[in-house]
Amino acid sequence: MSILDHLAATIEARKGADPDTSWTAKLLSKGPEKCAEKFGEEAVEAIIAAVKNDRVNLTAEAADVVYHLLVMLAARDIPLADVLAELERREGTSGIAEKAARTD
Ligand SMILES: N=c1c2ncn([C@@H]3O[C@H](COP(=O)(O)OP(=O)(O)OP(=O)(O)O)[C@@H](O)[C@H]3O)c2ncn1[C@@H]1O[C@H](COP(=O)(O)O)[C@@H](O)[C@H]1O
Repeated sequence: MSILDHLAATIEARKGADPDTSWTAKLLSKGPEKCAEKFGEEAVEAIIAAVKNDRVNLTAEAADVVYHLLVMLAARDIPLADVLAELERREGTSGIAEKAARTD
């Protein structure tokens, strides 16, 4: 099992856990909107680190972003497998070619 699969399974298992002992349970208990807000905050912190070219902080903030992305997905019952399947579907299609093929 990859670390991403393992983390997603841990997050799923935290649904209904004690918010006093689990950060994940605490966040999930506040609802999907709060989880989304937290993901946004962590993304901004990663952006700031990237703009500053602060490599150590960017690595740590990127890990925060990935964790909080998984919490946000769990809050809306979107399985990680669905996201990975979407990435697989896109594999090999350049963003340039995909944009050029759009009709809207
Ligand atoms: N990967 C993480 C993880 N990454 C970040 N965080 C927590 O997310 C919280 C972020 O909160 P804050 O925004 O207050 O923290 P911050 O951004 O560092 O603080 P500021 O800069 O805003 O002051 C911190 O408490 C971090 O410890 C995480 N908490 C848990 N996990 C994983 O989830 C598992 C289950 O954790 P629990 O649910 O707590 O048991 C753990 O074993 C880990 O594998």
